[in-house]
Amino acid sequence: MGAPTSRVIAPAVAPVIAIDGPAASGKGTLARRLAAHYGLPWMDTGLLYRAVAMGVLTRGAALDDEPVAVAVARALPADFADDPALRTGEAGAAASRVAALPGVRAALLDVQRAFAAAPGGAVLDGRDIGTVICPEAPAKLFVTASAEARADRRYRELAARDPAASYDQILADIRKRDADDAARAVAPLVPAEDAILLDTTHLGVEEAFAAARAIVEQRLGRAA
Ligand SMILES: Nc1ncnc2c1ncn2[C@@H]1O[C@H](COP(=O)(O)OP(=O)(O)O)[C@@H](O)[C@H]1O
Ligand SMILES: Nc1ccn([C@@H]2O[C@H](COP(=O)(O)OP(=O)(O)O)[C@@H](O)[C@H]2O)c(=O)n1
Repeated sequence: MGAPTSRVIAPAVAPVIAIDGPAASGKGTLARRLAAHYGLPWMDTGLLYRAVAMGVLTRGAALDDEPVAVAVARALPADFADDPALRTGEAGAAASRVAALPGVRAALLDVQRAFAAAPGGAVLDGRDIGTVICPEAPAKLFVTASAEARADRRYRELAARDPAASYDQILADIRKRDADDAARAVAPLVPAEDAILLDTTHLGVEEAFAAARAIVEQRLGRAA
């Protein structure tokens, strides 16, 4: 037997790692790092909603046009995540609008559940992974940070590509999106009862990753 190239999680339960939290809290960064560390596939579910929103806008429809949004959600191309336009602040705000439509959430359910059902386990990050998509996931993290810390992180990220990026605008957008995501009737942003809260306000990326690993290993068993 060769040496393993990634850590193996004790396979008592399917090692699904569910990561939820508000905008720019560091969910994706942790999800990507955890997936690489444990050799699991990762799905950034926010990209699904971003792709639906951009598809609706491309068709010239309104973001609350549910029949169009559902049709787009059902026909996402396999390479939908490759579009760099999905990573903009506008796409995030637009995603939050289509994400409030129950038909869109229903249309995106199967692709997320199928991903989570990979026999070796999976990492998914979003808003409703621990509550709706994978309520049985053995490891659930709810990643938070202050709105100011999150705006500062997103500002640094966006300013590298867009010199016109404004911290104040990003902070306002983040606050609005948090409020809208938490207040919506369907799959609101709320920690699952059995999620462990990880506040990264005062943690760097490496510290947050170490804390997340400790939570996962407590829930799933020590990494080999
Ligand atoms: N603990 C942290 N400390 C500082 N910056 C971070 C931390 N975690 C993530 N970041 C940075 O903040 C930005 C948003 O992180 P990301 O993982 O994309 O958040 P989310 O997926 O929750 O929107 C990225 O530029 C990322 O590199
Ligand atoms: N599982 C998910 C993921 C995203 N979303 C929605 O999609 C928007 C964009 O999500 P995202 O995860 O890409 O956003 P960031 O946290 O990266 O800014 C969110 O504001 C939510 O409204 C959702 O409703 N459910």
